[in-house]
Amino acid sequence: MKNRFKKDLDSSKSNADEKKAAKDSKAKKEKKQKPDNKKSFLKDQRTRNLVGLAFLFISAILMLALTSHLFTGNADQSILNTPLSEFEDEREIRNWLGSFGAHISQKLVSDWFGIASFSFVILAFLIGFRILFGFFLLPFKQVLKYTIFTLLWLPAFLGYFFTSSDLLLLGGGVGQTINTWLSIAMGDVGALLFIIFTAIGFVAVNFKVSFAKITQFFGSEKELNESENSSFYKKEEFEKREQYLKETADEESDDEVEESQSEPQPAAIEEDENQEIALSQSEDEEKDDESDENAEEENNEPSEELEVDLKQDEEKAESGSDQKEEKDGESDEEDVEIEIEQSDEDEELSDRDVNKKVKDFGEYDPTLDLSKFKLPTIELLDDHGGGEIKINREELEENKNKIVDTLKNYKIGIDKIKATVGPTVTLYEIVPEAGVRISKIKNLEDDIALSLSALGIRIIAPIPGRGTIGIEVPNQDPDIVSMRSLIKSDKFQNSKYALPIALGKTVSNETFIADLAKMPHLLMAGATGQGKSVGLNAILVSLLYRLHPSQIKFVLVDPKKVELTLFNKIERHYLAKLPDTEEAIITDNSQVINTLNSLCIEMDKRYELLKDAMVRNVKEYNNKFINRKLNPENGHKYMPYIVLVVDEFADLIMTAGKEVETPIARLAQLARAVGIHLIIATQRPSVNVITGLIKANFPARIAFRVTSKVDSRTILDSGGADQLIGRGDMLLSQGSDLLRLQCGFVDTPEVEEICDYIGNQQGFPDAMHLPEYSDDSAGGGGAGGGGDISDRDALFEDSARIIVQTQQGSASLLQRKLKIGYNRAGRIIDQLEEAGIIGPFEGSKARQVLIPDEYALEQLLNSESEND
Ligand SMILES: Nc1ncnc2c1ncn2[C@@H]1O[C@H](COP(=O)(O)OP(=O)(O)OP(=O)(O)O)[C@@H](O)[C@H]1O
Repeated sequence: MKNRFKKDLDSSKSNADEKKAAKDSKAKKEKKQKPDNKKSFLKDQRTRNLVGLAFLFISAILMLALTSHLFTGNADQSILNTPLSEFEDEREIRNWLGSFGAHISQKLVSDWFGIASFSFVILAFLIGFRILFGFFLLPFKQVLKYTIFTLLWLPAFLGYFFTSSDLLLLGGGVGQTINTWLSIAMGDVGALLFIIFTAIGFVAVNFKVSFAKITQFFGSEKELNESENSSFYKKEEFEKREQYLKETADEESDDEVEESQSEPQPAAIEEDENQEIALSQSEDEEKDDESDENAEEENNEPSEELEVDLKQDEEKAESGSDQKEEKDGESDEEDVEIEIEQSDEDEELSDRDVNKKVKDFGEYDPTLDLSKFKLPTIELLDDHGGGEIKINREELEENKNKIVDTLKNYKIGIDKIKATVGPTVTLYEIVPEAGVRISKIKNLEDDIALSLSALGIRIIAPIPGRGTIGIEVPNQDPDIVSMRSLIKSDKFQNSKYALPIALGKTVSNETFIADLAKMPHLLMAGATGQGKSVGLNAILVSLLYRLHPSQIKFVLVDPKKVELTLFNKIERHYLAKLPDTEEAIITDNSQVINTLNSLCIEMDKRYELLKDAMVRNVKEYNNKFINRKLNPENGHKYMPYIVLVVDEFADLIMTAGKEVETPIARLAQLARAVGIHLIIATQRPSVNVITGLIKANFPARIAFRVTSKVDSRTILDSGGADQLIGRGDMLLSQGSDLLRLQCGFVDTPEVEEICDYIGNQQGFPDAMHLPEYSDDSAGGGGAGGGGDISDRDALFEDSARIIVQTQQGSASLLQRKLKIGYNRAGRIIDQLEEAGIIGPFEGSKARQVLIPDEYALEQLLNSESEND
């Protein structure tokens, strides 16, 4: 029974609790809405104007009334003090502001604060000014402090000295009262002392006066210290002013923050910090947010009308302002504003300037062997349609509306949208409303892309370093970025990079130039027909437009036999090849292995030279050589950069496997310092082509469009390349961040013309010769160095026995049995081949073992050691 009663009691209690909670939340909601209305009323510009003007008016009225009171106060007082019976008397009031002026100044001056009442004039003026113009003329807190002190102290001070009835009004009623109290409490002298000391105390506390310095001022070193003291006072003043300025700034920024928080359309970039704060807070208050979500949704009325604030670059150029600078316009609170940003066209030099630079080039470098060589002229490149970005407002509006609607469907409010128009895609940068979690948008990536129903949408949430969310939408009418515009750009022409490559234009239509020397190697991948070959040509053309034949050499590998053949014409100028080979462009896979190993030898040789010259890289080496600090008779020579370009790397890996991978990895690991750089392109970005070993050594990667997310991950370690639109649309990854670029377009006839232009000039007698590399088992000079017994691996003999015992010439067998890494096993295999124990590489088949049994092997090893 008791229990039942308790239960009833509990349930009624819980019901009561629920009701109370509901009531509370209702009250809260009402409360929440009320201040909002109040706030918006107070923030309304019209209200502010009205209130501000009212304060200025009060200030002016007071000023007149109080000033007048100083002259007319005593006369008016007698009239005011007589009972208000005779209305006629009112007319005789002499205050400039009549009865109102007389009454108010009588109260303020005579009855209360005396002439200290003028403080109210200043206060009212400062407040009015602040409301109208948005900032305080003087630091308000300080003024308030001084005003309060003045209102109390000045009447006391004046009241003490001016006691005649005529001048009584100077101290006012407050002055009289304070003086009466003080003289009762401590006598007249005590009152005076008190008044003086309160003044000194106030000054000492507020201005941090150093009494020690004041005594010095009156001391024996008076003259000496005079200058110091005066500077001290100046310094104090200076500090004070500085403090004022600081506080003013603080107050202003406080106000700005207040305003920016209440008004929903502040500048995106300036507000980033606030935005971030809001986001992080929203995460903390996750639960609250969720529970209040419905209420908020009601408040967040969807935008009805969206304003397009188109800011063309001409305007920016005229105003000379930074293109990224935000400009705010006043707009209604509910509007989501779209701001279109189109970056300035990169500055281009005139054709004549470009060609003059080219002409001057020959005389610039004293080491040039071909002093008459002229770099290709700009006319050889085509314009491909002008490269002017066309802004289609309708398209922008349409896309913006789609984005806003789509996000609205997922209850994501937007504060601001900014559109940056690029050559092929437009970046819509979104500032979500405070409290929206970025993860929410990120999770909706696919749904948003689907709703926008366009190919090539990429969502970047958040844009690194910006705190905004980017949605890249392809333009309906994309522009071709001509190689001509890139080469002509000031950025390219005046870049200080050792190996500048003009890759294309960014989403904000800026020319993007990279330094291959810093990359230091480049991996390019993309499905067929997406612009890989054009990309390779663009890189080669960039280098041809900047470097003299003595400064750079290309080693071109083209298994497809058609892509790079055009460059045959520049063989004697720019290409490097193995001695005794006919063609400089390598199309045969077995030649590739020799060339790669030859490059390894060249690398080792260059390291030797660097060591000799006591420098760390090719740049320092060449500088030293140019300054004649290195003697050519000791084998020193000017080192041109060597760029190895491999098209269709997948094909190479398929046929030659590890034999290609190992020297490539070795070059990639070590060759940067000696000026050898690799560019590797592949159609098939699968993991057995772009292996971990390759990937680890190619931090810079370019992905054209690929067919699957997996491929994109293989190249870039993240998705995105599958969402590109093709035709030169690419992502560049350098380390962690991804950059979307539109690759420069150079057509085959243009490349042909450039090659003709170069080829028709006087060249070197032959292509540059790479070190000789012999592949035959007689050994000597190989990359592995297996010819020399003392250079052999410690496990060489054990490996030979395993191979002969099992009659299998495979590196993986050695890896397993000897528990060694692939590289070491590969090296041992090379040494075994050179020692004549196993046969040459035969593609996918295991190598043939040339020694039939262990007995024959021991004989071979013994004879070798005897000969050594
Ligand atoms: N940057 C670009 N701007 C405009 N169009 C481009 C660009 N790059 C490529 N294209 C277009 O795409 C076509 C294919 O390009 P490209 O030959 O470079 O593809 P690919 O990836 O090398 O193909 P494959 O692997 O089959 O050789 C070009 O003929 C051209 O029309």
